[in-house]
Amino acid sequence: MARIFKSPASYVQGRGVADEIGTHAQSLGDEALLLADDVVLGILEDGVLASLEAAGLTATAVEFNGEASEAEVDRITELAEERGADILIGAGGGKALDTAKAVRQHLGCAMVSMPTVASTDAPTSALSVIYSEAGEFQEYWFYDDHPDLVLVDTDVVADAPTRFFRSGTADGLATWFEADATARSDGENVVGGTPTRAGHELAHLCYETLRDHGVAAVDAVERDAVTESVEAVTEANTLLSGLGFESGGLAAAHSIHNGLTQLEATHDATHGEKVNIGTITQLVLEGRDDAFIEDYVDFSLEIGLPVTLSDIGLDAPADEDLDVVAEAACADDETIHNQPFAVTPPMVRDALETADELSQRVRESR
Ligand SMILES: NC(=O)c1ccc[n+]([C@@H]2O[C@H](COP(=O)([O-])OP(=O)(O)OC[C@H]3O[C@@H](n4cnc5c(N)ncnc54)[C@H](O)[C@@H]3O)[C@@H](O)[C@H]2O)c1
Ligand SMILES: [Zn+2]
Repeated sequence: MARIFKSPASYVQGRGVADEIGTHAQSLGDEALLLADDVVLGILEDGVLASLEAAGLTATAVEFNGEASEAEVDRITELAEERGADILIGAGGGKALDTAKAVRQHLGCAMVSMPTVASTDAPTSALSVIYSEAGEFQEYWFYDDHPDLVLVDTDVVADAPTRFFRSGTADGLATWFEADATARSDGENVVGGTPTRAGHELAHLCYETLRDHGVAAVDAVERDAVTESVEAVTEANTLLSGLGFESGGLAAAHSIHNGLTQLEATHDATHGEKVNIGTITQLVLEGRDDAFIEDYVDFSLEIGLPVTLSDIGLDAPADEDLDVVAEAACADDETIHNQPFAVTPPMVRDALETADELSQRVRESR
């Protein structure tokens, strides 16, 4: 299998860049459509439309209904066709961006991805996670094309609730362990090849950046402040984690996340929060030494991330519930099979139980 690395064409990050979008998107088309929910439109609609118009583009907005569902994709596609849009700008969290990517695929036009929270590594990827209108995970849709431009305004990211920023850090921390497992097993990455050195090293840089800057960056975002650490972590959560997971590969942590979504009780936990339980469980599965896992749990607690099952809504889960998670995590098409050893549902269930007990002990000993 060939080594493959893919990425968006350009990435722009900094304070106030939302209001400079016209400069960066000018060459992409003439008729821009901004897709965002009511909260996000309230934050940036005026500035973004004014900047696009100042750059000579026609620009309008449409309100996103909040779910990345097929019905919502069809509704926006129809509307975008009526308006003759040739640049689709998705702004918001992972769901708004995933919807914009799907609409763009139907239209075959240019796309700008504008995350307004550093909550996931969705902004740079060429895939959407599609849900039912009721919010249940349905499937992944993969595309040939990445966003043409990813634009992140760090003022906006720092103003958003800190929980999003913490969650993105968890999504980013997982990236290295999963990319490394994929490399060790000579497994397949998310763009249909084996990992390049670039994909692997970007995942590693993501981890190092989050370990070096994560705690002070969260401190800053608690006060809505933008510091160099906030810039570093925003880039890690968004660009490094995005390129690292797609071109480096996913493994157990995200499969365990997908398994956890099977249980209704976890639905209030964010993507990144569930991923963190997946990461600790992956470390247990891999048989990492005690000090290593304890250090990871300790760092998670410093950032303010969940480490136990009850932290993500699973108080004393029944054995059958953990079996459901473990079975789903080990489905044939899951990335858990990128681990460099065969993984079975009983192994995942026992690792989940152990990770929970270990994390409780670390928390109590602090
Ligand atoms: N496609 C991919 O590669 C990929 C990767 C990771 C996660 N995902 C998907 O991303 C989704 C999760 O994304 P999420 O955690 O960002 O949540 P989300 O998209 O479900 O919600 C984000 C929320 O934040 C609000 N918001 C956005 N910007 C804000 C701001 N500046 N201030 C205040 N509120 C703001 C929005 O109104 C919305 O309610 C899941 O569907 C997951 O499957 C996709
Ligand atoms: Zn993720």
